[in-house]
Amino acid sequence: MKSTAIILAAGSGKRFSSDKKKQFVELFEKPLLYYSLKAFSESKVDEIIVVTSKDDIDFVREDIVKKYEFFKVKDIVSGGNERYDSVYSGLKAVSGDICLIHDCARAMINVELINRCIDETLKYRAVVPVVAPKDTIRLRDGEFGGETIDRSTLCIIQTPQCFYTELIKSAFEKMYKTDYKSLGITDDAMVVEKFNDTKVRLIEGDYKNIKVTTPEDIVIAKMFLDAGNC
Ligand SMILES: Nc1ccn([C@@H]2O[C@H](COP(=O)(O)OP(=O)(O)OP(=O)(O)O)[C@@H](O)[C@H]2O)c(=O)n1
Ligand SMILES: C[C@](O)(CO)[C@H](O)COP(=O)(O)O
Repeated sequence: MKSTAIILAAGSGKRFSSDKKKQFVELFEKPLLYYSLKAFSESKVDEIIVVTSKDDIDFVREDIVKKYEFFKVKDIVSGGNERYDSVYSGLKAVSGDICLIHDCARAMINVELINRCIDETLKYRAVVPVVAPKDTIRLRDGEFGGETIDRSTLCIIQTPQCFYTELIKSAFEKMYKTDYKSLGITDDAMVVEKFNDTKVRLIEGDYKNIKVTTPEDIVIAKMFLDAGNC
């Protein structure tokens, strides 16, 4: 079974609000995107597709992929306005039987989790890594707190999200034939559930696999990367 990873790096990083795009911000003199490419290159994934903004394709090719010799990268394609548009753009370039979709913002991804995602996808066809929330969580109603939710019923969703390619491709094709913009799609599991009526298997994720989203996350990312156990 051939596997293809789509690494998403076409976001605008609004919540990160830095001069440099979040995916290219440097940690230990290497861009954030480098770390996901390194982990996937060292995993059993067969090939990698990078999705980035049209204007950044040359930079990614010359200054990251060629410079660091990420030979598994088969294509660099341009993304879209929303995360799901970027995923769809990447899916068109996928040739593997299994497809892993990963946010490059999750730079602390490790090889063990990537390989386990592939193994579990062979069994369950659709897999996402999750961790349990550590805080008390409430619904809110404007400025007032509503009900506190039983956190044992909740989980925090990570990437890579992994699927049989035919499953995720056909789900996205169906989605684009609907009024998808009103659906509030924030991840790929939602797409296969809604448009292929598939149950997604939840597997154990990794608390270190955080999504660098706001500026303070970069401090945490540096600590994990420095500790060298990602
Ligand atoms: N149109 C988009 C939006 C997001 N992403 C990617 O999807 C991942 C998860 O998105 P997030 O962390 O929310 O990044 P941004 O969309 O860049 O951040 P923000 O929402 O704060 O603008 C990131 O690796 C980002 O580069 C993408 O490829 N294309
Ligand atoms: C896909 C995701 O990483 C799951 O937690 C997340 O939803 C992506 O971030 P966004 O802020 O929703 O774009």
